[in-house]
Amino acid sequence: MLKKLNTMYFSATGTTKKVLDEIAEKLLKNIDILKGDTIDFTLPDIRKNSVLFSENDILLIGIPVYAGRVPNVLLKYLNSIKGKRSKAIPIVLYGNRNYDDALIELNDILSNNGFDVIAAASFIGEHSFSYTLAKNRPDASDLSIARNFGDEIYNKIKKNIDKDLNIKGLHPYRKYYIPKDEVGNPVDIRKITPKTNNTCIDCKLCVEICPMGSIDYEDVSILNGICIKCGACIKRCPTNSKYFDDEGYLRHKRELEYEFKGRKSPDIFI
Ligand SMILES: Cc1cc2nc3c(=O)[nH]c(=O)nc-3n(C[C@H](O)[C@H](O)[C@H](O)COP(=O)(O)O)c2cc1C
Repeated sequence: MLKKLNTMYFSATGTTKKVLDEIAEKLLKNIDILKGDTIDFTLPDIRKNSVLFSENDILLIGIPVYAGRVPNVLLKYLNSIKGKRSKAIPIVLYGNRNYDDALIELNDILSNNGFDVIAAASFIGEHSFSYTLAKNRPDASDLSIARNFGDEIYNKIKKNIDKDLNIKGLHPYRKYYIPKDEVGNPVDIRKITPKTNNTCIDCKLCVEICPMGSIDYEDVSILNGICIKCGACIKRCPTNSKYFDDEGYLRHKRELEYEFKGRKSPDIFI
């Protein structure tokens, strides 16, 4: 059947990439699946290029769940990825709260842009805000589920099975999830930005990895654009120099850690 497997992901703290790599590796063990392009669209420059796939392409695409939805900063780019009756497998990674309508939304974007969605899944990754919520996930058990999923996708393609997926999620989509304070009032964390402490060695890694390209090169404590709270500059800083000190944000983080302790499992739609 000779198909080309292309992988695309946005992954600020690496959990989405980890799951996609595992699924892709398993699919590529089959001799009739050839390796296509790998496009990591975490950095802003990559998102300036449009992408087009053909009938023999399979697109495995992954994004993190932000506020129960597809990250709104990615909507324009995701809608610029076009297929021509190409097969697609959307994957969302979430931090053990919920993926709400993110997977169905990603499914819809792909379906509206020329893709035939043949399978979909949600996986769990350590929460961007926390070191304890879904700590170290995806773990061995998640990755084993990812490999099995790779086998199931292959069988479905090979046998040309056409079946409704019934992906979890609502139409119309629910509103973006908003954190609440202790008395139930909404907390707007959009404007808060990371601080830099004096352990910073000015290595510029944060400048290079910020998905919004927002950190100032000359003075890395200055932000020139928006912060999406993705956790890249905080979790990947070699000297732990970046942090949030906003009380509303920290309270929300503690609340998530407390309320969503119970382990969630990946959902597979095939
Ligand atoms: C702004 C923002 C909003 C998030 N919203 C949710 C959410 O609604 N539900 C959830 O379970 N996790 C949520 N997360 C956590 C991420 O979905 C999760 O940590 C994901 O694994 C990160 O993927 P990455 O490591 O590929 O960047 C959010 C993270 C950020 C930065």
